[in-house]
Amino acid sequence: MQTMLGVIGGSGVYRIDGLEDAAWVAVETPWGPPSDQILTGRLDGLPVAFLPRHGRGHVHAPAEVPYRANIDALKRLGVTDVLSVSACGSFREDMAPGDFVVLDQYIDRTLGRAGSFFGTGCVAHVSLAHPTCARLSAAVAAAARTTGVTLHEGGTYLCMEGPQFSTLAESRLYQSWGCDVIGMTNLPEARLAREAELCYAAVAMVTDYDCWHPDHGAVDVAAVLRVMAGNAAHARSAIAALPGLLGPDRAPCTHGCDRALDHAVITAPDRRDPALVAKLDAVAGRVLKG
Ligand SMILES: CSC[C@H]1O[C@H](OP(=O)(O)O)[C@H](O)[C@@H]1O
Ligand SMILES: Nc1ncnc2[nH]cnc12
Repeated sequence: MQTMLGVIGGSGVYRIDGLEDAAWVAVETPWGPPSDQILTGRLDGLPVAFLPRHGRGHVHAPAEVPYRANIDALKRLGVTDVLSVSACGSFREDMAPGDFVVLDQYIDRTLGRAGSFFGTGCVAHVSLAHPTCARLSAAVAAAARTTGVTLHEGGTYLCMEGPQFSTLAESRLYQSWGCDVIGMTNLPEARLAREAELCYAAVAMVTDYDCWHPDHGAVDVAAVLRVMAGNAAHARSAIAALPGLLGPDRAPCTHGCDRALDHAVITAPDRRDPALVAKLDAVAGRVLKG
């Protein structure tokens, strides 16, 4: 199998540079249209697909990002490995604005987002104990290190509903829970990537101290975008370093992401809803076909 890298760019990251044969392509999915067209091309010889999470011009709010369509579209294009790039607030003094955090855990505080491809007529339960891919995360950390940024390997991301930022009481509560950073987008993606048997790694770029820090004002969009303007170049260099670290040949994932559905689907074959099974062609065709 060949490696194909998918990159989901968050706030402040609406394009990547240096793709050979670059073309924006429209992808249709059974879950509706993705956030935008997808920029395809090659980076260092490796096929790459880039999707701006909020769309170019930042048109989708975090709760309304079409997460299922986005993950389905990347899978449909042949993506094997997904790197998510996001802005985040920090709950830790030592995770300062400008730092990169390679995430490894999440806590969910979203409300009723579509967080699964499965449902009535085809029920599945994948493991989310380790929601990011350790193999891809190690490569991403190595790529980020080449840029010279301060890098933290491992971090827990509180995924809040938004779109308003947190109250001071919420910020202090999440800090007391041991969360490291906060954002509004990553967890639906991690859940869906696992269901779609895609490796998923996430770099959260610290833009602010949310609102808990006595020496810093409460976060606002201007502060996030100001820090991201400095960070985005580092993010692009890290992405550029990744193809060389991943290599073209995709061995089975040592973390098992590409086999996540092996023992997950519980609905008896003769009780499955053919319409839902048809929608799952790209995501779960490997285990549902035949
Ligand atoms: C622009 S500030 C809030 C916004 O930024 C983060 O976006 P992303 O995760 O896509 O980088 C945060 O999650 C909010 O959506
Ligand atoms: N403090 C914060 N809370 C939620 N999302 C963010 N994105 C960037 N900073 C954030």
